[in-house]
Amino acid sequence: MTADPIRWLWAAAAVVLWMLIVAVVAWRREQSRRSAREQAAALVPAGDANALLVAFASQTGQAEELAWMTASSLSEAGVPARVVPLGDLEPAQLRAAGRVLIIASTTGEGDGPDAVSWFSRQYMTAPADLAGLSFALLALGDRTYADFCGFGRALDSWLQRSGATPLFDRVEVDNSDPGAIRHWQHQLGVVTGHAVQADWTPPAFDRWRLVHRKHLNPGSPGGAAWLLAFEPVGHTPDWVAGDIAEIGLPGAPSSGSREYSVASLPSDGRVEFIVRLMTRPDGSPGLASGWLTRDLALGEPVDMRVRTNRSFHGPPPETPLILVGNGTGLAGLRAHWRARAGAAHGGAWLMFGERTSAHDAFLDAELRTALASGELTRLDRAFSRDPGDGRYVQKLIEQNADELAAWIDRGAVILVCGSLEGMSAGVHAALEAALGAERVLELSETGRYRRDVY
Ligand SMILES: Cc1cc2nc3c(=O)[nH]c(=O)nc-3n(C[C@H](O)[C@H](O)[C@H](O)COP(=O)(O)O)c2cc1C
Repeated sequence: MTADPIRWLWAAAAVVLWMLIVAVVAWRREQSRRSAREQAAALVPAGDANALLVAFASQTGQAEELAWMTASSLSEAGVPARVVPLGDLEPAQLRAAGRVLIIASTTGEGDGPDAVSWFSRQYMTAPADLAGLSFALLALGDRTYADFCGFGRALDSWLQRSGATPLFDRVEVDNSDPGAIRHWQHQLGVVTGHAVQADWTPPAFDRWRLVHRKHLNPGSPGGAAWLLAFEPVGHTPDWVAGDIAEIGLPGAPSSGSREYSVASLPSDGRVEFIVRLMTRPDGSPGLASGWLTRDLALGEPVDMRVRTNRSFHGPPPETPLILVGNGTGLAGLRAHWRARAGAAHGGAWLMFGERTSAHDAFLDAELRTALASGELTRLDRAFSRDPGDGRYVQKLIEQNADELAAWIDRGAVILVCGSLEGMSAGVHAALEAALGAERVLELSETGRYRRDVY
């Protein structure tokens, strides 16, 4: 035999092997999709119109897979859900559902998947009537494309222009980023009131140890809030203001993790965040907050990682920055003003709300120092339970509407951090009153109004 037939044989074998690998990968993917589908189908009575609607728009199957995973973990958490292709729905059906979770990918050059092309052309060219609909949106994309999450963003804008209200800010997933997907699970847990525990993408944790814990509000009428600091053990992590710490709960890996906004910078050499001790209806402490604020001893190791949270990163220092928050939300804002220390910057205005000035002026000395040094250029605080004050943080926006509009005209970016219930809707309404709903929508679309609310 000459060398040529042997080479041909090798080549043919390689092609067969490659085809086998492709077939196995496709088969395994279909299997996992099918098992998620079967799992959900087993949990959701077919056609249950009261079940929470999960709609997807998918080109190559990832959005669909995540829709089934979303539905099955909601069902496991006691919230029945049904999965429907977005392209099979009409606006009237969306409105009738009252609440919808949408998982949508982008394909082509910022386009929607083929299965929604009719939906886009038929309905999305003008606002529909979606008043009363609340929605959550998980947008899949890839930052290597020029129009990142183009379809998800267009869908978000159309839903809001049609009068629908977001349950929380759009979660954007860059190239299947597990951190962003876990953030989606976390937010679902917040809005449904049921922890969405199923571990779709377990994080790879690093080792840290608790080095400091300070009670921020002794005597407060509200729950005790603590500032915690952790030092890395044997690694040098990097992050930027706006990023999130995920901390593994003690016990088996299945016990889950919690997310906290990082309040410090890598130059501090430690991750700091603020935790409020939660109390369950029977008076016992919350699982994670009880452990972090009471049981975890100084020096003890924990599993933690810092993950990027692009949707809450800040603008360059020359851009004026308006920071708005309440309670433990101060943590998510703190790294942003501290990142401006020692630099000439475009201004940083903090508006913060809590209960009483006597007990809840979180980090009071530090805020005064930041103001004196120019890290912060303006500080306004509202204390809702102080006699003679009684304001929530959104009142500060209302009372300073003209100045706020002037900052926005100078190109300011607004970052809001704190509670989803109450604060975030109140701040949103106050911004709309001060700037106009269209302007607020435009700020949100152009990344100049960002929220990290929980
Ligand atoms: C041909 C093609 C074009 C894409 N175009 C974009 C794009 O313009 N913007 C973007 O953010 N992602 C783009 N993506 C990335 C997809 O949105 C991403 O891979 C997503 O996870 C796919 O989800 P799906 O399987 O549900 O369609 C593109 C992917 C492919 C294969």
